Amino acid sequence: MQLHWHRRDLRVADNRGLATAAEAGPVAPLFVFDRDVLDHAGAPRVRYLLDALAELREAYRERGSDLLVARGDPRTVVPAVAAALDAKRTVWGIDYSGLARERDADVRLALDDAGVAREPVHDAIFHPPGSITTNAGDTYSVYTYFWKKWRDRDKPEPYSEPEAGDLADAGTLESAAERLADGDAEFDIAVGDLPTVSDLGFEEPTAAVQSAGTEAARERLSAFCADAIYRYADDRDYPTRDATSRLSADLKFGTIGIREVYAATAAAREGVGGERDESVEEFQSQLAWREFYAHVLREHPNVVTENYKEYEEDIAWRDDAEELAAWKAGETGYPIVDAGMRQLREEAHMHNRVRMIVASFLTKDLLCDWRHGYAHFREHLADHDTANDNGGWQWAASTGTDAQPYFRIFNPMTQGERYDPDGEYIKRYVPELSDVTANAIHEWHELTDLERERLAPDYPAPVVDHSERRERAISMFEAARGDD
Ligand SMILES: Cc1cc2nc3c(=O)[nH]c(=O)nc-3n(C[C@H](O)[C@H](O)[C@H](O)COP(=O)(O)OP(=O)(O)OC[C@H]3O[C@@H](n4cnc5c(N)ncnc54)[C@H](O)[C@@H]3O)c2cc1C
Repeated sequence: MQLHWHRRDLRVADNRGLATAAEAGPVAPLFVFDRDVLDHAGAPRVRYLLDALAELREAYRERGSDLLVARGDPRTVVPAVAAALDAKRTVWGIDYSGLARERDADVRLALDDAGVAREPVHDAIFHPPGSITTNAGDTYSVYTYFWKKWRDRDKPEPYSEPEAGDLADAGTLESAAERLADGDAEFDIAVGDLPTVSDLGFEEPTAAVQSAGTEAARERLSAFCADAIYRYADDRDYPTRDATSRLSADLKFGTIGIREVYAATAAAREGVGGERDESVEEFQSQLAWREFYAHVLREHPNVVTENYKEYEEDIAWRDDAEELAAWKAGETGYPIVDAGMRQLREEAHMHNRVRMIVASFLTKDLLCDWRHGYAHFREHLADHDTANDNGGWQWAASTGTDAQPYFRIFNPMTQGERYDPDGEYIKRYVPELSDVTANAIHEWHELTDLERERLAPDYPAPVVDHSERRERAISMFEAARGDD
């Protein structure tokens, strides 16, 4: 018997860990609700997770097996389940965050003590940390060089799905769970028994979280590869053009494998040339960003709480509580910022260009520490991923790898005008502005109070003056750099 511990690989297809375990099968699949992980989660992610697990359980049931579901500390659960099943080996896909690595190191020791072999495998990304480095062997801090190496490396094909004969039958799992439950195990375990959102201590999210699981991810992938992938390079920055894949939560939870995604993009590239070919490559380069940030996080786990980039002095963030609250509520009086923050609240998602705008606004206009923004995104995004979220925030805050230079500050009004010229995205999420012309929306900061009151009495005036804050932001960074 082999034990496969599912973590961020909630699928049976193109799952390297599962395929590795199946080579010596039969495989018993396990998922553990770990309180330490849940303590860092938000309701939208819990919703997505439970839906993805329900689909995973179904995939096993269709194959005559099931999913073992435990609630407890994996350091105790994993060795105990391995022992109850008399498993010879436990396999899992590696997670690169510091928290997961500490936990996994303990699990490895506990399995060693129990005499169970273990095999962590690189599954979530193509090229694991340490495999793409500078010529001196260091982790890249500049993306372009990383990308060129990433692009030119061979990409393995998807792994095949386990069949019924590769899996432990449901009865075997049932007896192991009963033995554990009858003993004095310090955790709960049952076959296929998934908790509800409230069982896990969360309220049902108010956001409409997108459908979870492999089937939904595959639908998104095939729809994207049939059309939008060919206009991705031109349209990806425009939030109303529906030109991105929406695969981020699927990739975060691993309901679809990276090899399967890449193979679909490679197929879309076949036989096309020119701009269509370049557009597909532009999309592939976003997949490489994801791996770039995984490398950064693996090498520098402290970026979760610390600036990647060192400044001479601490950055004197302003951190005004009222302004932060206005940003979170989508009530800053900067329409594109407010639309983004409300999209987040309503859909547990935000378009990438708008993420960049709201993150720049928080750090450079409100002069708030990026950690406040990161914490808010972590709670509200369905796709929150430590490496990508942190990478995005530190990029916007000019504290990260390959970050936006501190003096290049987005103007939220011109960003809105350029990427949402008709105000369509803004009006979708800020109904107070639905009767206001696009011109007036993009000039909201220049209107008089009287004009604003007449056009949209329920929408706020700008909380800060962008030009004044821009100067303050530059001075704040220059002081941190120790410039005269
Ligand atoms: C402040 C900020 C916070 C962010 N937080 C997250 C996060 O928590 N989780 C997350 O997955 N992405 C995050 N991103 C990156 C990006 O915004 C999202 O990946 C993207 O909007 C997801 O939509 P999509 O799947 O349609 O993207 P697509 O454009 O279709 O991209 C395909 C995939 O590539 C990856 N990707 C795309 N852009 C980036 C990027 N800049 N960095 C790393 N990977 C990328 C994602 O896995 C994405 O699903 C953040 C960006 C910023 C500026």
